[in-house]
Amino acid sequence: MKIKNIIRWLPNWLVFSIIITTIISSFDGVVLAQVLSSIANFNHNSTFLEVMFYAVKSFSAMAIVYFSMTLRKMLINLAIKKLNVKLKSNFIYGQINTSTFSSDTADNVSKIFNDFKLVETDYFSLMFEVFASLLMALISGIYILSLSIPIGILFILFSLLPMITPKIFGKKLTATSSKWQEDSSRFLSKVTDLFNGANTIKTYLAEKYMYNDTDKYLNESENSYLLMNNWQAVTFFVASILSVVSYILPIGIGLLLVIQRKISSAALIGIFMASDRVVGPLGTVSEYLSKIKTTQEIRKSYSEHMIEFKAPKKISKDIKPKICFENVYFTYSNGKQIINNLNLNITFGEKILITGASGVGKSTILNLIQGSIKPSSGKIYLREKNSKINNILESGRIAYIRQNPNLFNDTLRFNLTLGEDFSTKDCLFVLEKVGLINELGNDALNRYYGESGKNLSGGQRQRIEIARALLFNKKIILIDEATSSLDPKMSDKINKIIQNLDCTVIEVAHYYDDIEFKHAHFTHYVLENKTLRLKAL
Ligand SMILES: Nc1ncnc2c1ncn2[C@@H]1O[C@H](COP(=O)(O)OP(=O)(O)OP(=O)(O)O)[C@@H](O)[C@H]1O
Repeated sequence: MKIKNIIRWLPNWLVFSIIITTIISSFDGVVLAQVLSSIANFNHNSTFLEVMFYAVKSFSAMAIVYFSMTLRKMLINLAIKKLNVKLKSNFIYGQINTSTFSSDTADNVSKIFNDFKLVETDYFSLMFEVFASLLMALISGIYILSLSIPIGILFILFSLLPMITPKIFGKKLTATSSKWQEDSSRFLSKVTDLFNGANTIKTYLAEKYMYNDTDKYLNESENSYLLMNNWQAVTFFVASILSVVSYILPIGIGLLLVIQRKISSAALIGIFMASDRVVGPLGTVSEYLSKIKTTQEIRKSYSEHMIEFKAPKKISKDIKPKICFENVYFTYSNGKQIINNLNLNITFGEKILITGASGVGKSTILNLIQGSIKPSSGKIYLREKNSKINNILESGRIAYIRQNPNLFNDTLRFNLTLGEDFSTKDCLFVLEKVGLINELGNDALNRYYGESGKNLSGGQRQRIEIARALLFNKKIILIDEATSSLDPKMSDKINKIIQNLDCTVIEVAHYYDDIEFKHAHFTHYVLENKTLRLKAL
């Protein structure tokens, strides 16, 4: 997430308006300095008209600056709103497209609300402020130097003086504050211990020793607090003195030049007023840049998870994809190796059963085919006539039926169609195919079955998933133990439906009936020793 990307997300008119209002707002210091320094130009010879003109001119200039500051703030609010919407929607879309189903939903949701707030306050907002501060320093600097180069430089240099205070006292302040934190947490743990052990203390009449000890910790903690506050007071005193020196000295030198008529008193006041609008904003820029840096990790991790929403392309009905594994190796980041050099072609229409011991990696193979995880090396792709599809996940060719399918809190029709335009006849046809019309009735389509389909049985939810895959005419269906919670009769029925589908089916099963799968013309592979071995049925 870089500045150029952020600007790309905003409409041109908004970026342009923010730049213009920021430029006008940056005249804040200059206008105020001009208004106050002009007072020195008045004397007993001045006329009523001149005073009126001064008042109207000053008011108008200040009003324009303040109006532009307000407008700028509102434009930035609008920009932040647009950036938030873009950032969060891209993140949500990216998560849906790239995460595996094992990803932690609660963690992702909390990211949207917490981490993104940090990106908003410590990145988006501060980027605008950095730009404004730099402009203000530049404009005020030019103004000061235009009044008098030597006095201007003198003021700018002297206003750096208070900045040395943190350099002198920084280490001392950090040390005293961490000593206080240490002592107070020791005291806190002592008190917690004391309260937890109240009964033991009373039983053994051990109050005296216990209280003495607690008192000791309390005093230590309060002494550290006192020391820290005193050092802060000393720092404040030194900073204040340096700050007085930083303007009294240049004013003194300036007054000498006024006496020698080398500079007017109005110009001196103007320089004095505007000088803090040069160094102050530069200090702010360095402070903000270090804050912005703290969001670097979050922004980097989100950039990896962000995908801009694009409407998917319609898939032609008569494609016949072939799945190709080419020298595929896969090892999880914790070192667990699942596949060691797999070469396999699955032609369109094949029905495959994969079995193997628990934890051997059957689901991992399905996830690799789906594209939700990528091989550590080698390639998995689809081949269709002369074209090769490397990004299987986004190709829309695959349906994945899981053991615990999730249903949306909407009608059965929505859960089948996911908002696509399918006819009632088509919906009822697929429901009939998976035996749900008998169980749920003809009017089931417009009914709600609760959050995640909680008012349906596990087997019914699985069959809705299968019906959806049929409705969408998916070319490859991955099934992960999906028929495991069906009774043998229903499981047999589903397998027969699957067998006659005009698509490739790859099913992973723990418990399987050899005869049933044989009848359904499945090719049986066993996953063991990190490879898929053909098993004769
Ligand atoms: N994200 C992950 N990170 C690290 N290891 C993982 C991850 N997901 C799965 N594993 C490990 O990889 C191995 C294979 O898991 P997988 O779920 O593919 O096995 P399986 O054969 O489908 O198991 P089962 O039959 O019990 O469902 C297991 O040892 C599992 O602990």
